[in-house]
Amino acid sequence: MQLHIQNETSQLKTVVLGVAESNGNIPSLDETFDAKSYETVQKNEYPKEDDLVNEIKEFEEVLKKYNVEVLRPSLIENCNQVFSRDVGFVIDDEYFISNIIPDRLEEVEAYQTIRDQFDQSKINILPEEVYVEGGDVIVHNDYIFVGTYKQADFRQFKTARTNVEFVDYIKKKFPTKTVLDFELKKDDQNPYEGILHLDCTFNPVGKDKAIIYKDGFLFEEEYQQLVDIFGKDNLFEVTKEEMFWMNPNVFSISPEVVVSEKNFTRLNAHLENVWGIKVEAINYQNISKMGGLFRCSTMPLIRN
Ligand SMILES: NC(=[NH2+])NCCC[C@H](N)C(=O)O
Repeated sequence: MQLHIQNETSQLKTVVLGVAESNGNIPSLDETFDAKSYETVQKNEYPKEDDLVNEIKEFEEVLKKYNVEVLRPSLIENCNQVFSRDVGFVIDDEYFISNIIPDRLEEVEAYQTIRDQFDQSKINILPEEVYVEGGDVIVHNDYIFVGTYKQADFRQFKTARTNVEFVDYIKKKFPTKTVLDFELKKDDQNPYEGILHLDCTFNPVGKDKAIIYKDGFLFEEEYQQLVDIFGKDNLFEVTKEEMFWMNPNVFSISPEVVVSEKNFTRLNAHLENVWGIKVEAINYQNISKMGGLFRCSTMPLIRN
């Protein structure tokens, strides 16, 4: 298989979609590792496996309607495998196996049969001091955007997943691309205050547009860089409440088609009526209770 990803929106050909079967027991508060799941467990609202399975099935049906080839990781018993995005990622024709949070390490082996289909010389294993998850890596043609956290208390946050060592690593790997890194606010318990991954606060759509939550960025100057690149009119700014429901985390099948949540009324109306992008709106609210949404549950391998 010839991998090919140069941005977030070009016509999708092949994607890995997460699985919700055998999702494991409801975690205890201590066992959660993102703020959204923490809140879900605390409120006793952890989603039922059947609901998760049905939501992912709805997503799969939309992908198939657009003739996308959908691959699945192999099933590990009692393991949450919904969020494919973070386990590995493609930039151009190279695949990177993430150095993911230890709590999710088990998930990596479930992609072996998929990795076996790649040109093995294109698989990159990262040095052990480099931490990264795919949710923090957004490819935008000549740019690579990276979500990170560089403060001294990095190790105190389970929601700090991508370190400055990755930023340096990826700059060396792609010397002709412009790598921009963005520090994100971290909070392991309050989903209104902390941002798990860059794709929870920013996500390109169409050819030159993006959805963004300004207050997710630790430094306003870094948010401003994105405003300068995209232009104010090409950004849809979401509110804190919309960020909480994960509005930025939609998924593009092409520059013309976005998969979004039925309840994202303001966003969906803007995408369709102002930007002329077709919205495939489905139910995905149960998935959001575990800290991710559409983008997080996919790992695109080939876009035209
Ligand atoms: N790309 C993403 N935002 N992924 C969301 C992953 C959520 C998962 N509960 C975790 O903490 O790892």
